[in-house]
Amino acid sequence: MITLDRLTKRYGDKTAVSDLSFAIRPGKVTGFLGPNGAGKSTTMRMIVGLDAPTSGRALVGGRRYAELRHPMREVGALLDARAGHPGRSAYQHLLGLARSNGIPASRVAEVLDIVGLGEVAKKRIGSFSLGMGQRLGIAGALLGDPKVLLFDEPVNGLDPDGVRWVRELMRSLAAEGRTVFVSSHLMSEMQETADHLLVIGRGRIIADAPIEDVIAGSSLTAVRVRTPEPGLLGRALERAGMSVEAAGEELIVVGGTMEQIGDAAFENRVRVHELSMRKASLEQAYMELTAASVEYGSPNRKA
Ligand SMILES: Nc1ncnc2c1ncn2[C@@H]1O[C@H](COP(=O)(O)OP(=O)(O)OP(=O)(O)O)[C@@H](O)[C@H]1O
Repeated sequence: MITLDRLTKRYGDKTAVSDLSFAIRPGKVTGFLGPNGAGKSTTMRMIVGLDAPTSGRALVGGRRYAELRHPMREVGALLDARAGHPGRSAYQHLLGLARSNGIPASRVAEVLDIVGLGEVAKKRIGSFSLGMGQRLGIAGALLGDPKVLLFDEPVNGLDPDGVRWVRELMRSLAAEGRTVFVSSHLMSEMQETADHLLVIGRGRIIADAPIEDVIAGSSLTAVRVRTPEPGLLGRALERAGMSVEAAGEELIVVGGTMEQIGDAAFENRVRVHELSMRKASLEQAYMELTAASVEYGSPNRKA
């Protein structure tokens, strides 16, 4: 479990992270989303003690990173895929990390196999592709077999096979009961991987909710109804506080569940020929949520 308690980071007069309080729970993949410059990397760096908070606290298993007796055995992180010395082999790099953290050398070969770098263990890191670098970074995070894992943009530079592999790895780490906290700009990937979402903008929390709730909250999530009596049903739904768009025999209804709409049809003796969900994508829900907090936005960006 990761707990942030009023965590704040300022660089001069720039506030990168502002008064963040939340808990990231075990057994789930928690996606960390936000526009460029929102403060995601800064937050993750503070969790693993690479940056000191200006005020507030970031705790792993109830303790500050600096207070952890065996940090790598409690929290693993992939923050910068280009972190190793380019002249060292993947094996030497991980062995160095293992030795300085009291982790048995036998674990190095294990994690190299988990990430699929067993065959290139003796190659220089400098010769690695971006994707291989990501896999090596993930191996480093897994080295201490920690209960808490942080990944900043783990699929960056990976091919589709690698992206799928990362997704399956995250899911299996969470299924083992670990806390998995992962940032990404790839919404379609997040939709497949995360159970819970934390969305920040300009250093502040915009959403902290199960992914299903974030999608359900989008104005583009609606119920589609087909009925030979659209006028009658449409008026009944509007009286119940829902918003209704009608086109011929079709109604698109926002603000009501399928159950409520089905019941309203029954009460008004209206025949219904179709009742189906039209779910927003995570990307659509995300764009709406963050529309007001994009710092470096594209011209004419629409929610
Ligand atoms: N060392 C630093 N000195 C000054 N400002 C910094 C420093 N590190 C980060 N910032 C600023 O803090 C803000 C948050 O940056 P951060 O890298 O945490 O955002 P992010 O959400 O990870 O962005 P991205 O999605 O682009 O990686 C940005 O405005 C950034 O310019």
